Amino acid sequence: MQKHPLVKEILINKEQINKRAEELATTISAHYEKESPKNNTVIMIGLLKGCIPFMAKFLEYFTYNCETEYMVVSSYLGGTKAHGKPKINLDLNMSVEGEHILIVEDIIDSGVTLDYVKRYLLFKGAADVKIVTLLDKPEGRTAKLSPD
Ligand SMILES: O=P(O)(O)OC[C@H]1O[C@H](OP(=O)(O)OP(=O)(O)O)[C@H](O)[C@@H]1O
Repeated sequence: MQKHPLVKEILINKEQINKRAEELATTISAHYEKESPKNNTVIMIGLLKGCIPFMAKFLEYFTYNCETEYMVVSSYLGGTKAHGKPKINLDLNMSVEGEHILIVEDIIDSGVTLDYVKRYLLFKGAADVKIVTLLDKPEGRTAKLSPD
């Protein structure tokens, strides 16, 4: 496969990512079969823009009934260092009251973005907020947050 000129080395290949997406989607679908969320539906929220490739793959294998929604939350403004409090640039267009929510992320580093979004959704009345991420960098963590 041809590499983008800015990519020095591929650390995790496409097959590994696909396999992990399938494992996670299978395990999490089974979890919701036991949980019985409101209206038997999970509200899956992707955090744009980074979630897209992983979420597309994850959805291929996710078998539980779900509605997909998206939020845009910026912390990095195109750089690699967070600039303080995350900012919601695109909010949900629905009530999350009593809903079971699954946030889909590409990576958790400091955990600040997810901690903020999770607290926001709980404040808005979500019954349950879980997080799935493709990549986790616990060594970068400053917020008290772990993916589920
Ligand atoms: O755990 P944290 O240190 O908060 O970092 C994780 C966040 O940073 C990235 O998003 P970014 O703000 O770069 O936006 P993007 O999804 O548009 O790339 C990533 O997609 C997460 O949302």
